Amino acid sequence: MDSKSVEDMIEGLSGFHFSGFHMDGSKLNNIEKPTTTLAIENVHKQPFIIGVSGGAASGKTTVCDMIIQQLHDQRVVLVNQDSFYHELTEEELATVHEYNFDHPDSFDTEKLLDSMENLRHGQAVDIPNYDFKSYKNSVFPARRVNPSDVIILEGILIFHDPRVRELMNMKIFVDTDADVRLARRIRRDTVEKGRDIGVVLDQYSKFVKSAFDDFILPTKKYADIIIPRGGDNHVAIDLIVQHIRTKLGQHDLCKIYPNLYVIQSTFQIRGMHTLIRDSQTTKHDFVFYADRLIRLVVEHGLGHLPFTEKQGLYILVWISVRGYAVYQLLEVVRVWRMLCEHVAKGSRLARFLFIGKVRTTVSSLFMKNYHKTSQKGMCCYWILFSARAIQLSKLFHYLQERVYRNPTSYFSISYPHLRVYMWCAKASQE
Ligand SMILES: Nc1ncnc2c1ncn2[C@@H]1O[C@H](COP(=O)(O)OP(=O)(O)O)[C@@H](O)[C@H]1O
Ligand SMILES: O=c1ccn([C@@H]2O[C@H](COP(=O)(O)O)[C@@H](O)[C@H]2O)c(=O)[nH]1
Repeated sequence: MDSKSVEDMIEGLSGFHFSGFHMDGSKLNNIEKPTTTLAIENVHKQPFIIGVSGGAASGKTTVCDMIIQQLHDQRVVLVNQDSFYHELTEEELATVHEYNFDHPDSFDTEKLLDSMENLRHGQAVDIPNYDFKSYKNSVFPARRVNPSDVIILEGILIFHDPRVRELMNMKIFVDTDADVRLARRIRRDTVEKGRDIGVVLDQYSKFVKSAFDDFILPTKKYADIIIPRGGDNHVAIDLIVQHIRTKLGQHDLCKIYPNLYVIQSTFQIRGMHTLIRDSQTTKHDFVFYADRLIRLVVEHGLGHLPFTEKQGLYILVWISVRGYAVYQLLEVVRVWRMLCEHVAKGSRLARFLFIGKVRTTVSSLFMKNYHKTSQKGMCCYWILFSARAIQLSKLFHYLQERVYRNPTSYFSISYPHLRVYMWCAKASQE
């Protein structure tokens, strides 16, 4: 349905003038409507890039492995910042114990950026294989990394350079206590890397500890998610994986249709989808859950209608109605139409500005003492009027007397530019 027909429909129902409900028809008509196959061919799939940072031996690699394991049905690649250590010169090699491997300058960030940009644009890259024993990245052959749906970039300082941060869709910081990190580091460096414990402790006190305080910890503020206890935190990892899956699901469609908004999938939504697909579901439950799903779509859509900010005094009339989605809309239009005809009639500026539906949770917050909005089929709408258009006493009188026969209550809140009148009333249909 185009913008014109929406306006026509409501104008037809009301016979009144709309000032707020204006969709720009020309804009809508100009929106490209790509044919699906063509669009899919032309759209370059941008990978979902996740950054995983945290102190050395905090459990970054462990967390990445767990995410990759759970995303086994997706194409995921792991890129380690370690691979981009500068190769040590002969001079540096001679005094390797004085080399600070925890300073941002020890990494070839330009090369890392270059590789990430290529991957982002769908090109395979060769990632160096840094050797911790020889301190060189030319001993082992480079690793070929193909473009993927998800790229995980892991390392102690990957949040340090803003250009690298900007590449990321999600930033995770693994937060593990310093003593745990040190204990793990000692075990790893002595057992796996064959280093002397004295050298490990010396490196820790000389460089690792201060670099963590000076360079790594300050980047924690950039993280979207902070995971305490690293790989032991299964709840955090499950939530991260769930979020990545949601984002991956939205990726393709949103790129094909730039004006497409995908409602976030929740347990509740998935549950309702399951119920309406189940052949055992009763007719009554099918209608009930289908209706709830339709409402969520309508509600979400209303939130995306274009609007213009206005200064002035406004009145928000809050109405709760019961019945199926289409009935509710008709009922609200009926109330609004009556208000326009009987209350605002004769006013030069009689203007209905906007109409919207309120989330049941929000409604019940406002109305918990007045009305049980959680009742089956019950939901709330609001109508915004310009205050100049309406005589308040007339409005209340009319609401009380005519619109609903048995109003339960109302109350008002005043803001400088907005006067809110919450109206709770039972509408008829069962
Ligand atoms: N939750 C954990 N419990 C016990 N040991 C762990 C845990 N997470 C990691 N480790 C161990 O600690 C060391 C460092 O972990 P790793 O994930 O490689 O950290 P990072 O990538 O941050 O250096 C490894 O030897 C690993 O096996
Ligand atoms: O040649 C090297 C290069 C690096 N290190 C240390 O490694 C950690 C970072 O690696 P994680 O896997 O994130 O723990 C860093 O603290 C460096 O000091 C090294 O010892 N030798």
